[in-house]
Amino acid sequence: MNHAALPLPSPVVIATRESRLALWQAEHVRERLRTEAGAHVELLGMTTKGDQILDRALSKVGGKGLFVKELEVALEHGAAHLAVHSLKDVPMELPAGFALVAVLEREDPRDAFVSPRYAHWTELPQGACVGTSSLRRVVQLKALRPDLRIEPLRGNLDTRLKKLDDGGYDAIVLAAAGLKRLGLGERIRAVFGPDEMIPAAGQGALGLEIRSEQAALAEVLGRFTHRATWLATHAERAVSRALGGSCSVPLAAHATLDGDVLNLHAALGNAQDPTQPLLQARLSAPVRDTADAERLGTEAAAQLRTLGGEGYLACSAAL
Ligand SMILES: NCc1[nH]cc(CCC(=O)O)c1CC(=O)O
Repeated sequence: MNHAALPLPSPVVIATRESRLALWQAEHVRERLRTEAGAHVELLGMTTKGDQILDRALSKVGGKGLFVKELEVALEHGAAHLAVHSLKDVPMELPAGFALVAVLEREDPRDAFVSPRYAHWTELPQGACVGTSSLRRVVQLKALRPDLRIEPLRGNLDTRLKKLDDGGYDAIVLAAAGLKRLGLGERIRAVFGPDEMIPAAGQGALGLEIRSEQAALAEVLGRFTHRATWLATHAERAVSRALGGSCSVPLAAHATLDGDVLNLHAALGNAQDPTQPLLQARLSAPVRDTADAERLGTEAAAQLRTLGGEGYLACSAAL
């Protein structure tokens, strides 16, 4: 039965990337729409530029938005009604006419250490090779273990794990959320603590994007929002937005809601020189709504700038 005041499209078409993780996420939303809104849902699988360009770091080819653009085109043309994204990959500013209408409950937001041979990053031998293409992970790994050799690693989760298993790296760093969703949690040897590697804004959360005029869909999907995750991720994304957030800035932002109080931890590294100290800001404030959460994020960004982030950002822009 459909509980919405306005009729939903039938079928509701979800545009999704075709990686196993993207399909898992789209299926998850399909199931919720089916059981909680009585909707008939179909998936439209698509390949994005982000999936095709595997030989270069995303920071060098236009950023994470490459994972969402094709899906937005499908929404624009009416080929699909809804796009399910890893919130981490969603640009801070959506194009006019698009809206982020829901953020679902976050999976484990932490980064995971994955290695066939070593149980923990402290056990890696001097100069060991660790795979990651994320500037955020590079600067934080360098802070933990300046001796490590960090090599680029792109591709979907299965591709990255295969490159590790083929012996290309001693260890790799992946989001725990993706591994857990795909039932690969046993590959996690250790998780990085909140002060060892601060997660990316939105890591572990799913964001649902639609065309703004789809009122019935906005109403139904809005009910899937997990309030604590919504507030936390809006604070995190505000940090990124205020710093001109893109892949070319090694930026971490993680927030948790404790009762009414949002605790936010943000860090900015220097992309040009990963040996420069990480700048960090920690802020807490009671929050009631999205605007409160975003204000906290904007304030954290201002603190990072004052701490010297202006110079770090100038370096990144020259990359
Ligand atoms: N940038 C790719 C990406 N986007 C979302 C996830 C993991 C799942 C999530 O954060 O929700 C990953 C893989 C990774 O970082 O290891």
